[in-house]
Amino acid sequence: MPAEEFVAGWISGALGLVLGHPFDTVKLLGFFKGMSFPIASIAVVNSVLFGVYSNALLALTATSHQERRAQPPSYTHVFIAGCTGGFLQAYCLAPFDLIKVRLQNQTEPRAKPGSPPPRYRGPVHCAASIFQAEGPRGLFRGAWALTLRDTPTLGIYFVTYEWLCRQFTPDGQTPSSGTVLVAGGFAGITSWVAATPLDVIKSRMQMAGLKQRAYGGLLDCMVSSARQEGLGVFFRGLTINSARAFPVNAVTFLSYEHLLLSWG
Ligand SMILES: CN(C)C(=N)NCCC[C@H](N)C(=O)O
Repeated sequence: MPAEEFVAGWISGALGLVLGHPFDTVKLLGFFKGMSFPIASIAVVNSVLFGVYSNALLALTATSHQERRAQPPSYTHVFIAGCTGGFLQAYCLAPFDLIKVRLQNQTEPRAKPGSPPPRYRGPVHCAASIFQAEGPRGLFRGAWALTLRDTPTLGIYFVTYEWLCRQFTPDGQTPSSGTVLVAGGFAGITSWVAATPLDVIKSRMQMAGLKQRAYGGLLDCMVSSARQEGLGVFFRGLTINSARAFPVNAVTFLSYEHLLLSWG
């Protein structure tokens, strides 16, 4: 199994997350003040995504990354490989994402002096507390919703990227850096637009059992959220997700493609 896609995915994920840092800081109330936890989580998850995607395409089409410009895979194969990468990355992401959502929902960073200390002191304390209270399965709370969010949307992500690259690149040639930046940026936006409704539901399920109400399942969470707050609830966070998605994914794809090109 070629491993360079995993390494390129790790490095490009780390570079993308540096660009996403200001957005994440706003969105997560200072959760990403330090960079070590996101690098350990998002970059590793990106490595799984790109590594699995490329190896799934290799299995489906018998072409390596370098050969795919001359022999482009069908969009069906790109979609299946993207969904496979999304499915596996969701399971790697689940514990990290749960910790992120639990920390994000702590209101303590805004608390007044004299108020009780935060429930979680940081990512490691948060993971240990969930493990102690709920066991190892507790760390995978919401993983099912995360899988439903990431499996199709990562298929959409890679199809959008491939389609845009092919629109602006003569047959058989390597896309220019400008094309890769634009295609990567729009792939990020498209995938996040598709993912936002399930992202909202996933976060609510991850918070269930802590302070919000417990839901009977994914469908119950969807129906009761829509009943109480209207359909607009499914688009919460859409603007910031999309604004963040463009630079993060433009740089992720640019660095990924350049690394693989330079390694031959
Ligand atoms: C759930 N969705 C839509 C995605 N994971 N999309 C792919 C983008 C990945 C990138 N690390 C990012 O955070 O934007």
